[in-house]
Amino acid sequence: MIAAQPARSLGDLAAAFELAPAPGSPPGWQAVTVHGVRADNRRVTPGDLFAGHVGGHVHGARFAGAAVDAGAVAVLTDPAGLDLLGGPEQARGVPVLVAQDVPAVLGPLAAAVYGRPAETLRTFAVTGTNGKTTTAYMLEHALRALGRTTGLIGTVEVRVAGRGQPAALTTPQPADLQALLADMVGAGVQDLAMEVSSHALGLGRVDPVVFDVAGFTNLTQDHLDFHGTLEDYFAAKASLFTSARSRRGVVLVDDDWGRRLAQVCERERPGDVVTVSTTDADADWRAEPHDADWRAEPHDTDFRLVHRDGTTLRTSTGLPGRFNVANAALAAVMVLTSGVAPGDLEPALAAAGGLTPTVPGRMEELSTRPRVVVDFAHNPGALAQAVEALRPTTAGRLVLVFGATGSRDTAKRPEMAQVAVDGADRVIVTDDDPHDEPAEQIRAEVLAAARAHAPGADVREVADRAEAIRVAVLEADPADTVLVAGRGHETVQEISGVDHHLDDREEVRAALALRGGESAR
Ligand SMILES: CC(=O)N[C@H]1[C@@H](OP(=O)(O)OP(=O)(O)OC[C@H]2O[C@@H](n3ccc(=O)[nH]c3=O)[C@H](O)[C@@H]2O)O[C@H](CO)[C@@H](O)[C@@H]1O[C@H](C)C(=O)N[C@@H](C)C(=O)N[C@H](CCC(=O)O)C(=O)O
Ligand SMILES: Nc1ncnc2c1ncn2[C@@H]1O[C@H](COP(=O)(O)OP(=O)(O)OP(=O)(O)O)[C@@H](O)[C@H]1O
Repeated sequence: MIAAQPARSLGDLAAAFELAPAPGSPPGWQAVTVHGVRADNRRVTPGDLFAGHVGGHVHGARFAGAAVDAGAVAVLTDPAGLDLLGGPEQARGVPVLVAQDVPAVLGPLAAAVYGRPAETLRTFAVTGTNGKTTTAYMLEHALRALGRTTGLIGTVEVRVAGRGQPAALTTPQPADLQALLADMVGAGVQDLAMEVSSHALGLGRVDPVVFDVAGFTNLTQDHLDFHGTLEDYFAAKASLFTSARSRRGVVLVDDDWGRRLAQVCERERPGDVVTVSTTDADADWRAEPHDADWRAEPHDTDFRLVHRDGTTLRTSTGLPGRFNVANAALAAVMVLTSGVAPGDLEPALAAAGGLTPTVPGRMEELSTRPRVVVDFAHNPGALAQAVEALRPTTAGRLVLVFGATGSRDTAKRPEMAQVAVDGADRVIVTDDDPHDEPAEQIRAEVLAAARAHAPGADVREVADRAEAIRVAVLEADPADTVLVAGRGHETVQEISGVDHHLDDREEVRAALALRGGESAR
């Protein structure tokens, strides 16, 4: 880890964040300096402050001893954590500081320790139910095309100046985020494109970062197990567009929630937020097909962005579906909103082949005859878009392999089932990540909803996902499209707490090999 600024003394931190030393802290504790902050003992390196706070499963203070063994030089906890520690010996004699609400103080404290790294980066944040990952990749692609050194944070991976590693969460925990941003600054990153999930916004994970440009994709039903209602879910997303969290905003107003967000922003901070749309002629920026109409081609949609004042930028995306034009338009307008001139962005994108980054597991085409596509669609909105994107360019049947996740947001199951039978010619219902719920129960719910909605539909159950993929690929005619939806880039299927290796793309390739590998990409 490369710190962007010198380490901070505990005395300074205690004064700045109103932290009280626990009874029994060693004399001279104020002079102890910390080089980093971690809230997970497994991520502690020597010189860190370990923050042990309450969690959904366990109190982090239980891991204070292990954190000190790993090199932590101080512990931050709350009164409940202090009780758990019982005495200074549990913290192996290092200073213990107490805050009433550790999660509330963690981001700002970590930012201070790492030298407020976000302030030396140009920062772009994307939120919305669907399209965050794709838009963040498009942003990174555009920024690189402009010659910038970039960082990327999201569901699939974290990339620091081109070096990637798998991500644990879509949006990292507060201390991990600040450490990562400091790492990026140390590696010469200039621009950051990151996904900000609604969980992260609800839990204040990105605070105190004020993003230079925030972008909104769309909102459809998801994560209601966490947010309770769509209103609360919307409120969490909308908080990214307050001045506490972003300087400028770009809102895609193709759906009602986007239009509502734009209205709120216009009322609360007029002039700071611009709108973009592929459908609404009144948006500040309109994405229009380059030809008379949107072409239903499998590859490369040319489009132009036209501002109300007539300014025009022509570009393209090779990712299929109108929704990817929307993602590309959002990414391009976010870059323009950061201060890049259209006359600079247009040639840079043209030289980079348009807004066509490789996005792992997002509409990823693995063969052409039959066309087999792996996509991450795992909620009704995304599934509808993915099916709709492939339909016009499928000469034969559209075959859909999908399942629903267990243990969370069960209300989306019947909706996904309806989308499936409405949009596909053949549906194979299989397992997704059952988590702690019996897999057969999840499949039964999906199947019942599908059959109730469309009694005559071609709907089948194949429990094992690898087998379902094999069946779909082997039965497909060359003119068919097989869409394997729900897991995208994921390589681990969790069943009752046990992780099993399962990569849809590997299974598709294995099935294609059984066909003789024709047209595999
Ligand atoms: C709701 C939520 O955000 N949960 C996260 C939270 O879990 P938790 O509160 O249950 O933590 P806990 O296990 O009780 O542990 C308490 C504390 O002890 C620490 N600990 C725990 C165990 C240990 O051995 N050592 C240790 O130090 C933990 O780091 C934590 O600070 O802290 C954990 C450690 O960082 C995270 O792994 C966990 O994310 C879980 C896996 C999760 O599923 N999160 C999802 C809901 C999430 O955040 N998803 C969004 C994207 C959603 C989407 O758009 O699809 C995301 O941004 O990723
Ligand atoms: N703008 C969009 N509108 C609707 N659906 C989309 C859009 N962009 C992508 N999708 C669909 O949503 C799926 C997830 O896309 P992506 O990974 O880019 O979004 P995400 O917001 O990062 O999702 P998640 O938070 O679940 O990781 C894609 O596989 C695609 O099916």
